[in-house]
Amino acid sequence: MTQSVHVAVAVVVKNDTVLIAKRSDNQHQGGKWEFPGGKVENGESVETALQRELSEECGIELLSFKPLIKVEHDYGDKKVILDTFLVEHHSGLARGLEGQQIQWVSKSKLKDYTFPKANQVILETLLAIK
Ligand SMILES: Nc1nc2c([nH]c(=O)n2[C@H]2C[C@H](O)[C@@H](COP(=O)(O)OP(=O)(O)OP(=O)(O)O)O2)c(=O)[nH]1
Ligand SMILES: [Mg+2]
Repeated sequence: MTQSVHVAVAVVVKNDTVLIAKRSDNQHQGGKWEFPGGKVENGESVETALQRELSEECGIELLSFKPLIKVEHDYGDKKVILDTFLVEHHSGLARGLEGQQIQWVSKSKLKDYTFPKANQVILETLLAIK
């Protein structure tokens, strides 16, 4: 049995928009849009991983966040646990620091973007709040 990869994922909201980023073609689930985040390292808390990844990938600092949903998904070639947080306050101007495209998209437009399968539940949960 292969172990699941624990991933810290941030749904960063600003007014009615959400921050998304495009995965590069050579990554797992490449070419799809994602919520920024990445793997929790050994000995690291998920909260620390969340803050680190958002700083590394997008150059923003998270000022407040709360758990949104934890999703387990088996892609066949990889099993992931997406530990997803809702980020309502951040500082800094988001940029794609790893060369990735980023976009602020209104919630109603999220359906026009292709996300990895595991994101379906996250998207439904997000659209169900307020
Ligand atoms: N960040 C993120 N990862 C997602 C989402 N949906 C989804 O299935 N994943 C999967 C894809 C990957 O298998 C895994 C995240 O790994 P990653 O490649 O972003 O990890 P990382 O940032 O630490 O990258 P690296 O150091 O391996 O390059 O979770 C999502 O919305 N955001
Ligand atoms: Mg990542």
